[in-house]
Amino acid sequence: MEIPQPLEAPGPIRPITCVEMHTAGEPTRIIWNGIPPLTGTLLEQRAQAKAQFDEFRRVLMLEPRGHYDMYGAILRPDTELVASGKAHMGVLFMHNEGFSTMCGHATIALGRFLVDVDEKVFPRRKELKYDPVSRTTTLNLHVPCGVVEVTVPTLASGKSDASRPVSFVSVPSFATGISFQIPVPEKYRWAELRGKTAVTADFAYGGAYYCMISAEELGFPSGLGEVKLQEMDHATKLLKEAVVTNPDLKHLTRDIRTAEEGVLYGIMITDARLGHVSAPEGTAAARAQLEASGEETGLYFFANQQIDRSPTGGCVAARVALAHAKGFLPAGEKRIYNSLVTRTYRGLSGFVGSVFDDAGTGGADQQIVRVCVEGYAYYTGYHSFVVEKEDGLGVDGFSVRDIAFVHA
Ligand SMILES: O=C(O)[C@H]1NCC[C@@H]1O
Repeated sequence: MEIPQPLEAPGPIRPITCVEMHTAGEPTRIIWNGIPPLTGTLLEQRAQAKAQFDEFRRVLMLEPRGHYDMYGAILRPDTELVASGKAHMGVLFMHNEGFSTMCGHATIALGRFLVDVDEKVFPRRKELKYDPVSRTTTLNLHVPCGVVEVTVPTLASGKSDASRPVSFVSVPSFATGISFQIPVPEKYRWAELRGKTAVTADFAYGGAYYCMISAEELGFPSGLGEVKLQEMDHATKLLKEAVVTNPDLKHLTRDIRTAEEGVLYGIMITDARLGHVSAPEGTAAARAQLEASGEETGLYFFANQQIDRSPTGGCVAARVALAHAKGFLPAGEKRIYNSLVTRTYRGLSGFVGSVFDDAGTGGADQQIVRVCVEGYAYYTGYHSFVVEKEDGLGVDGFSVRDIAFVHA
């Protein structure tokens, strides 16, 4: 893929060049040049980016160059696992609040992008193996939570094939709390709880920690068929507070293999009743439906109440591990996970999740699996961002939503 020359403008930053894609409606701004040098292991690079260059995240994610729900991936060609040959490329993920440990929708987009670019952007591009039987190319991506194996459908020309799904195999994924009672202290209660003092939710890891709660249990009996976005935003924000401020719930975001503490990435509202709707013939969604045994819909609020347009690939890994642990999804069976966008635009496919392999057990004999997640990503354009020296905003970005709250 040819990437045009960056826009020239003298100012406080070098031009930052990005390729833009969407995966099931969720944007990925792939930043491949112009970010200050980051050194050390991938996690050290992430810590440096957080501590020293957070304004670059704000410039690229927030207004006026981005928006509240923008998502970004910074390519990191030099990491310890790239050096040791375990991965071909590293990446850092970022959003409206900071840097995450895993992102499935961006992984799917990056799969296509990395197959399509040359060695100037992806130094190890030539090492990728093409399999002529499956007509796919595979690559290992070093993400903050580990290594994910990405399989990219590839045309005879060597470029990615947009008509077939990209898939990735997740890091080991597992449930940390099944049908768990979360007490909701008075100061965190939302109107739709209607006097309830606790809710039942599931917790699982798929490269990040997720809380899954049905729309009904959250207080919305009509489910995701009738989305009350503002009210659901408010309810999930308070539920997240109720979880993260409760020291007795720390085990729900603790690794069952290493006991390492993690953070709760977000709340997934689920609606298993909002299942199958026939997709138009010949579409990606219809092809996915031919192979899957069931379908459900979710709405994910993460980071600073950002809304995922995609079905959330990392959370699909967590949801498959959870469904498997509950005995609902046997190995080999595929399930379609929709977002509101894939549910609405029937030409778009949801993500297809299935157990890929058994990765052992942890803690009190809890099952650990790796999950295969399939989805489609498409190019939307490219950007070359500059900051002019006269610009009063400087090297920063804002969210009008946060300004409005400050002045409220
Ligand atoms: O697909 C995913 O995993 C994600 N999409 C945005 C938020 C999550 O990182």
